[in-house]
Amino acid sequence: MVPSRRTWNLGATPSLRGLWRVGRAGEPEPGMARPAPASPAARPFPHTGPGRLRTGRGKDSPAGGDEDSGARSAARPALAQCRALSVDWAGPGSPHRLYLTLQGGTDLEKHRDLLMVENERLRQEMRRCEAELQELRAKPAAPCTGCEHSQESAQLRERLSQLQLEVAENKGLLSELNLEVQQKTDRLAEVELRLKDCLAEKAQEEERLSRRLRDSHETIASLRAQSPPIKYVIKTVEVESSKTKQALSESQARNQHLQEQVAMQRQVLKEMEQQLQSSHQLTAQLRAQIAMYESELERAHGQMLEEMQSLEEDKNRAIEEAFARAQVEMKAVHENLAGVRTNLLTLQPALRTLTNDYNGLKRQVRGFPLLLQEALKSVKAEIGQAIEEVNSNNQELLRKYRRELQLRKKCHNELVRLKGNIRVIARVRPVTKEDGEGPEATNAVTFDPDDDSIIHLLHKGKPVSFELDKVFSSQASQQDVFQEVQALITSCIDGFNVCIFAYGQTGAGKTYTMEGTPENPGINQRALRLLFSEVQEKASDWEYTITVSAAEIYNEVLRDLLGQEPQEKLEIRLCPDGSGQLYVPGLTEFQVQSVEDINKVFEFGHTNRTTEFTNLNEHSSRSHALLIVTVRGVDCSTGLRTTGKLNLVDLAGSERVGKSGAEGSRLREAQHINKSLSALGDVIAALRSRQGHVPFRNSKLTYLLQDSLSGDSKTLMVVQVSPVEKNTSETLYSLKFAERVRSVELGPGSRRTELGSWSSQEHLEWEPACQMPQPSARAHSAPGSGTTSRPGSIRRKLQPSGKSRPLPV
Ligand SMILES: Nc1ncnc2c1ncn2[C@@H]1O[C@H](COP(=O)(O)OP(=O)(O)OP(=O)(O)O)[C@@H](O)[C@H]1O
Repeated sequence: MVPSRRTWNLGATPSLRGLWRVGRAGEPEPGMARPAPASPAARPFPHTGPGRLRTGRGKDSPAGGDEDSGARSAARPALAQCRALSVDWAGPGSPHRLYLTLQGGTDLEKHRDLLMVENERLRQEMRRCEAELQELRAKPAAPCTGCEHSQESAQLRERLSQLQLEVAENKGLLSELNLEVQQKTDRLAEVELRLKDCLAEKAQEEERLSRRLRDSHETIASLRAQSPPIKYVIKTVEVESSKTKQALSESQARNQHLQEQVAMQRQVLKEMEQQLQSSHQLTAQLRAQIAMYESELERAHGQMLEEMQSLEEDKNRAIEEAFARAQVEMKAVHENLAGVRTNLLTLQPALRTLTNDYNGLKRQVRGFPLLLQEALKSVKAEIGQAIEEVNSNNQELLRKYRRELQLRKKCHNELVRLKGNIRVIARVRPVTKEDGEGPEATNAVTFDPDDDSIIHLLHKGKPVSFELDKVFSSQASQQDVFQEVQALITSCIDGFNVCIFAYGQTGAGKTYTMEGTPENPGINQRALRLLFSEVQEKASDWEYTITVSAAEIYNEVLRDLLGQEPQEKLEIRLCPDGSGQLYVPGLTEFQVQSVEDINKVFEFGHTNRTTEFTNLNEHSSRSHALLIVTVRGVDCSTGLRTTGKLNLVDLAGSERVGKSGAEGSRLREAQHINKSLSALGDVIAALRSRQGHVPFRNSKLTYLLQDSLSGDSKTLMVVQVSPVEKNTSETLYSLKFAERVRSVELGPGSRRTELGSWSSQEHLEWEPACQMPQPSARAHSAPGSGTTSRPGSIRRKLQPSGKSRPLPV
């Protein structure tokens, strides 16, 4: 009989992952059989209660006194028991015995139970934490009374959210662990099943083999007792026995294989144990964290409670205070109300009076339009009367004003008359670089410190003194000189004719006095400025028109400096209206409104002159330059018209050129100059002596200025003198001329009349100066000397600078 052979195939080494599966209640899942213990000995650690396990390694293991804490670590010894799972083989020759003990089967179960319990506990804790979190979250935020509270609440909320995050993480970790434990449980169950099968098969095989062995022994014994044929049988049996031995060795090999399998399983179990250990550590950490979170949550909760309590207290306090205040206010209001009531009682009679008043006023208002009309009528009448009175007053004032104006004019005129209609002043220019150096350039002019009308000249070593209306030293400014002539300008606005002459030798400062420099203007500019400002001042009552003309007289030929054809000779004629007035047909007249306009006019005149003469400087020294300003005014209220003429004349150099033996054109120029200056002297003499005939027609200059020199016109002669030694002859001549002009006046008051001496002597002295050169006279000042340096003069304005331009005005 061939024993049946059974192959022990446990398959590949099963993984310990998923060894057992744990249900939610910690019980095996339905349908999954929990591996039963192999024998009572294989269950050394009996259950001490549901979900509780006594820990320890057999009897020697330390008693599991602390079961709660032991519950967590119980899995560790339980797993260690799994190592005892072994398959023993008695060895060849011994009764075939397959001994398999699944020593750790029950321990594993216990361990699994413990893990499940632990899991469940952790889950419950998690749930509790969650519930607490929910509760905290659900709690309404306590009213914040202070910044501190709100900050703490924010911190708590932040901490809570952190805790929630950590709990969520732990949850994830726990579920992972659960999954792992479940997988391990499954696999363990599988291994247990296989082990059981193996053990059962092994037992069967042992049983079968021992039976066969017994049979064989019996057969051998019976055969031994038989005859040789029996020996044959024995041999056969022996042969069979060898076969059985072979089967036995096969069985041993299989047993060996099974042992290897078991060893492998043990290894796997060991790994699993390690994994479980690490899982336990992790779980312990998680638990510690959860405990920490719990404590934090508790603390936060406590803080929140405290805060809420303090807030509650605050609220109660505030309510109490508000209540107290409200009570006080209510009391005050009640008192006020009582006061108002008493007031009302007292006001009632007043109200009655007011009502009566109101009714009375209402009645009055009804009659008000009528009253108003009457009042308006009377007021209108009063206003009309007042206006009439004011008008008459105004008329009276206007009349008085005009009378005053006339009076002022008269006074001014009288003042000018008292000063003399023809006045002579002298101005001494300072010593200039052009005078050179040495004895010839020494100063020969001195002044009287006590009398500003006296001038002393040291001529050829002899002092000579002269008395004029005023003498200006070389220190006198342009403004000082202008102040002396200011009154004449005002006269011009009032309708008087005025002539201002600058007389003197070439280079004595005539042009400087008349025109000055742009920085320091002379009489012309200042006079025009004064005119414009005066006119502006009177603009409310008077309408003024100011026109200018510019002309020159050279060699007794009159030319228009502002005309389109300056070379044209102009004639002086009598007005055809029979008024006896003179006029110059063709003389250009420009209306000007400002000093700038005047400057433009000069510029234009200068251009005309430039194109006409090649040597302008010399020419200008030997010609008379006239600026004629006409001021026409209309009194706006009366229509009264006035016309005043201001003649500003820069005369030609007065030096006696003829004496130095000049010939030709130079002699002709000198003769013309002397003739015209002599004629001027004659006219002034005739005017001062109030002769019946005044020889205006003797020169173009006097003829042109006839209406400005006659009648109640005013004339000012500024005699310019050079202070230096070399010019003393000419200075003496000029000063003599000045003194004589002044002395012939038959003026009012104390003025002397020296008409006789003027006409007889001066004229005689004058004439030879033109016609008979005196050998004694020094020609130290060459004609034209100083013409190259004439800054600030009106003639300088006429210096060549370009071709003719269109009229500026
Ligand atoms: N009061 C003064 N202060 C300073 N410088 C003066 C004064 N008077 C004249 N001068 C200077 O003396 C020089 C001659 O003056 P200006 O040209 O006015 O003489 P003039 O008499 O007009 O000569 P002409 O007959 O050639 O025109 C100029 O350089 C001028 O600046």
